[in-house]
Amino acid sequence: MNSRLTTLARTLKSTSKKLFSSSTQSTSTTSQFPQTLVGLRALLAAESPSLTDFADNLKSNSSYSVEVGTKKNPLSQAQMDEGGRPRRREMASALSNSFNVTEFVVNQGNGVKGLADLGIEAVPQQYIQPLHERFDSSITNPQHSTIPIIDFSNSDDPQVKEAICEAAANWGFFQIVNHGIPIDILHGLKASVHRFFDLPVPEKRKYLKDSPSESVRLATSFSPRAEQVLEWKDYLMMLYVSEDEASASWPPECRHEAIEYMKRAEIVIKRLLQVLLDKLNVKEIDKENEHMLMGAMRLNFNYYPKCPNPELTAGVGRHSDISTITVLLQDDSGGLFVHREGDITDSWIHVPPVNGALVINVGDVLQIMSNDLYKSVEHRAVPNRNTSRISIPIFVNPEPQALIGPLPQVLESGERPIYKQVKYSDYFSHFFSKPHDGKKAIEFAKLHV
Ligand SMILES: O=C(O)CCC(=O)C(=O)O
Ligand SMILES: [Fe+2]
Repeated sequence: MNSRLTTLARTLKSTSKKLFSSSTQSTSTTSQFPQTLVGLRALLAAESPSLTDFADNLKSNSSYSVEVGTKKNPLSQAQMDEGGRPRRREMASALSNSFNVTEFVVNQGNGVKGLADLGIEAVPQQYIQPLHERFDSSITNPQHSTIPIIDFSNSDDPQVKEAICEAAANWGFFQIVNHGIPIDILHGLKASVHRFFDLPVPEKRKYLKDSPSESVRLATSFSPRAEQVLEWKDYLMMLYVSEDEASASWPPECRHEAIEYMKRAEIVIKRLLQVLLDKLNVKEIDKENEHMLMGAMRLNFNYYPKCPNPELTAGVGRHSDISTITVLLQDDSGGLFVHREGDITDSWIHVPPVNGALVINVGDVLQIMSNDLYKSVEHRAVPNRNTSRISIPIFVNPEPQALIGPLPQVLESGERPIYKQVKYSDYFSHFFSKPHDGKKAIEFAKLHV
């Protein structure tokens, strides 16, 4: 039996166990579970008729007697092929109409990858964005404009420094090449992301809610409890406290590669912050500033499975990051778009994958500290129909207790502050308590005069 069938059979078995072990469920729950079984049975039927016997056995051995649960097959003749098996389209809709997607994806830890691995041909309704949130590919890259690409090899050169500050102020996004992190390290890291997500679900499940370490967590979408519509993304979040802590707690499939990368990236991050802060009259980054700028770094592995309806879904919805800066490594599939305000209309600019490059973007914290000189800009990720995509952001965040607000050096010329001082952990909690919504989060720190 191939591994996909094994996964299907396991899913069916665990769903069935839930269904048949409970005799006290409410009517609405009980009528949902048998349909789940029907959806899974439909998938199995196309894969292997013999496995459907297994499904039927489970049903007939139960004392379950709600009408929908005892139906032999809910599909009409027209929905079947010559062999009496459900057509692929009907399987997808059986799945999307009845399957308890949130339970399967979020609570059981199968992730959206688990859903995509079932071979669905249409996204379930939980992933369908309202019209105004769907990505309109007709408004991308007007005049073929693209974000700046900066050679970082000579970052002491005043012209390079100026180009960095200019990009952070005007675009909020740029790419750097020749940053000093060897390409082998980048390739090794990307391979380790696939190694992690390709693990069997029971292995990955260790890092769900009861993760052995507070600093490692596997999750899906953005903030599923706060969201009406789920995002087509799974992610592993790893807090970088120290090399020792990471060595003890990060998953063995990617630990070595991730730590090597973080050590090298830290050098690039410090240099970038020095350049950006110099322009704000902060000539030296002391210990206190370091806590405020980069006291808590988070490395995420984002995994976007291939998606049957990318035009209906969001990999990551419109948002700005709440970091100081973000350093992102993407694979070569493409799918990251940056918002660009135009004189007449706004547009979305694609960030093309450039071999060996790192994408840098300004987060809300740097916008606040610079009192709006630098801009955190909305961006979004669109999943791909034909291939999965990974991206690896480092969110360079202040430490949770840090107070963030416009820097004194920025205000010393008499400039009026646009933001108040807020505790970073409050800002963070506020951001995660709502679905992604463009640049709304920054309002939390705005002074309303
Ligand atoms: O995957 C990407 O390219 C962007 C991801 C992103 O914006 C994020 O994780 O905040
Ligand atoms: Fe982001």
